[in-house]
Amino acid sequence: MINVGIVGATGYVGCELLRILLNHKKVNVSALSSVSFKDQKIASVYKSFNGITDLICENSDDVIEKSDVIFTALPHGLSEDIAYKCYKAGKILIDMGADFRLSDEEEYKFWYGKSFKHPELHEFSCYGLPELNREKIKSSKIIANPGCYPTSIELALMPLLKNSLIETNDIICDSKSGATGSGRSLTLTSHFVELNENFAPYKVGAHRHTPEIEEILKVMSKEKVKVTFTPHLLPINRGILTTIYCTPKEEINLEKIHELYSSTYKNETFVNVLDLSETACTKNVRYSNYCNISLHQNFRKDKLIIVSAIDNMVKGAAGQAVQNMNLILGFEEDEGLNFISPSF
Ligand SMILES: NC(=O)C1=CN([C@@H]2O[C@H](COP(=O)(O)OP(=O)(O)OC[C@H]3O[C@@H](n4cnc5c(N)ncnc54)[C@H](OP(=O)(O)O)[C@@H]3O)[C@@H](O)[C@H]2O)C=CC1
Ligand SMILES: CC(=O)N[C@@H](CCC(=O)OP(=O)(O)O)C(=O)O
Repeated sequence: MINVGIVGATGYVGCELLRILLNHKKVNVSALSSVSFKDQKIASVYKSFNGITDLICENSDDVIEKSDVIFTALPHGLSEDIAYKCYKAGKILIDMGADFRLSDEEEYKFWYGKSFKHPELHEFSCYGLPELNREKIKSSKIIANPGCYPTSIELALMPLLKNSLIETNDIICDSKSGATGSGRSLTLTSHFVELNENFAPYKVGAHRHTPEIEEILKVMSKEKVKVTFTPHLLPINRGILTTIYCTPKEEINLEKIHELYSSTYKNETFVNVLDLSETACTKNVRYSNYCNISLHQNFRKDKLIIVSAIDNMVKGAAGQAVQNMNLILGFEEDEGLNFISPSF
């Protein structure tokens, strides 16, 4: 049995990872860590684990020592030192934050205000989007799990960009997220009275997921890609819905585009290309690792409109991380991830 541990188990992503990993048949959750809740049972932090696990929050070094695979679910900038210790000990590190997502240190400094602490580790870390990097992930020891918004955008655009079918200088990505996306810490914007019955964009024109999205879209298209990305906060717990507007290089035949998406994703367990009569929505992917994609065009037939939906906590975070772990360990890719979204 492979031992796995979570550093930062008391946050929303850590908690969701624990929920998934406790149901995984081929791994044993060996240790969890927290600073604020050290020495306390995780079941006293999240009561849903009562009667299911007696695991106690330890420190991060305990997690590294007791685990073969370590997940870091920490604020940005705290995972590199842990990655270094894991690397030295020959262990696998899957980081849920942004520490290893950008390859360009100048971009990282600009958006995250920090330099790389261990630049040598960045040389061989791998961006963990299985549908793009499956083979590289299998042989990697440091995984940068993608951001939630980037996952919804990258999967929605991959078939078009890989086949050079759209203009790449002005792609508009309009995303909406549930409130778990901002983590467990209390903030004014996640306060019930501020969030409930409200809907608003934030960080308009300058969200730090923009460089991650542009870097990965460039890998897909092999040319510079410019996106205008605007996130919005929805008064729901889970889910991301992204609507993308792009300009085809040639006249569109939506049926042909649908065939392209269907063939690109035909062997992908976790990407569903919906029929042309359907529209993706958050409800049908909640609690699941699926990304649903629907394809549309405007009435003038000069714009393509792609809609994608994921659960930010699952395909946008913990589920994708477990998918990456499964690939590295040679398990079935969907092991422990066969959740069907509740219909109501
Ligand atoms: N929420 C989401 O939808 C997604 C989040 N992510 C990323 O995953 C990571 C975790 O996010 P999320 O769970 O939402 O965040 P939370 O704020 O809910 O949790 C943060 C975790 O980090 C720990 N922590 C905070 N400060 C420190 C510190 N100085 N030293 C050690 N541990 C610390 C907290 O533990 P404690 O206070 O108990 O010590 C807690 O376990 C972030 O990088 C986030 O950007 C990625 C994709 C989606
Ligand atoms: C609703 C909300 O606040 N969402 C978060 C994104 C959460 C996330 O994915 O964090 P990463 O940066 O690790 O990817 C935000 O906009 O910063």
